[in-house]
Amino acid sequence: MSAAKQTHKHERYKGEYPIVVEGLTNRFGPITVHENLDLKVRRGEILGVVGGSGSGKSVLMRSIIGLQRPNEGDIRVFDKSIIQAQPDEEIGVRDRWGVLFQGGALFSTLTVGENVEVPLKQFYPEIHETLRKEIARYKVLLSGLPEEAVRKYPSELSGGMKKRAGLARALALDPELLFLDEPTAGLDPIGAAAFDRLTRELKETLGLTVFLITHDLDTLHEICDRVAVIADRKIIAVDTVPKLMELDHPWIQEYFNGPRGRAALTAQALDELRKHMDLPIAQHAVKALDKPPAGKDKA
Ligand SMILES: Nc1ncnc2c1ncn2[C@@H]1O[C@H](COP(=O)(O)OP(=O)(O)OP(=O)(O)O)[C@@H](O)[C@H]1O
Repeated sequence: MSAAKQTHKHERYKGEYPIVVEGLTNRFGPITVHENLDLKVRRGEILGVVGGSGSGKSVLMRSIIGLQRPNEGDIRVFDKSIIQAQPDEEIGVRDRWGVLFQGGALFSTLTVGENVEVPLKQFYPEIHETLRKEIARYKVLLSGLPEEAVRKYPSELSGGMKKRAGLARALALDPELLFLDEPTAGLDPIGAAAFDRLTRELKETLGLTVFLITHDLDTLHEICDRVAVIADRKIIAVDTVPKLMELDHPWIQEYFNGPRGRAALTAQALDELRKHMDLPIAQHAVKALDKPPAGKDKA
């Protein structure tokens, strides 16, 4: 490894916005998915990204990580333009993010440990095999999997374990940015809540900035610092959930204040109140709220 590359590895981004998207337009034939879309992601936040099905959440993520070349606009990650860089050009940012794609995208013929080794081999071919395996093992444990998962194949894992294995691979290179595309989709509520907690803990202990695409209202309420809403081919609002709920855009109202939104809010209120059960008022409120609401639309 060159000295320059080595120095770069230890320099973390200190600016305010590690991701800046300006005037982004993406078209597929006659369909315009994004038009003049702007977004700034703050360093150290978990930014939730929501929008209707087909509104362009995944295309936005793919644009930011350089997998989708937009028709117009600029995207800067760590102040470096992703658009102007050639796909295979070394611009020194591709090893500073980790991505958990929808469904995990693990290599089925490799064990979990070997999956985690893939990016290490790609970006640090000089690392000795013993150390590489040790780093992979550590990332698997960091993702909340048991030791024996290292030697298992993806087909031997439950849905939740696969997500964690995908997360371990996303963390392989000690990234500063973590992209998660629907991480809790397909998990039961307990598994989803555990994955949310893990995301929050990792963000805090590793100082990550997290770009999180989700439909999961519990995730939005529980762990997102801010939420960006895609509608009408743009980001129409970026704010905390309570502030978004005050906006009168029809999609936002339907999403956050509809039955599923209210159920998620009640669940969050209950979690908070249960931390204060020594207070009679909390006991009283929990009793009142802890009834299944009539006609609750189960998320
Ligand atoms: N490579 C492609 N070629 C043609 N159309 C595409 C391509 N990728 C995405 N699209 C279209 O762009 C639109 C946005 O897709 P995208 O996957 O970003 O939506 P999404 O908001 O992530 O949806 P979902 O919540 O259903 O996952 C869709 O209409 C999709 O069909």
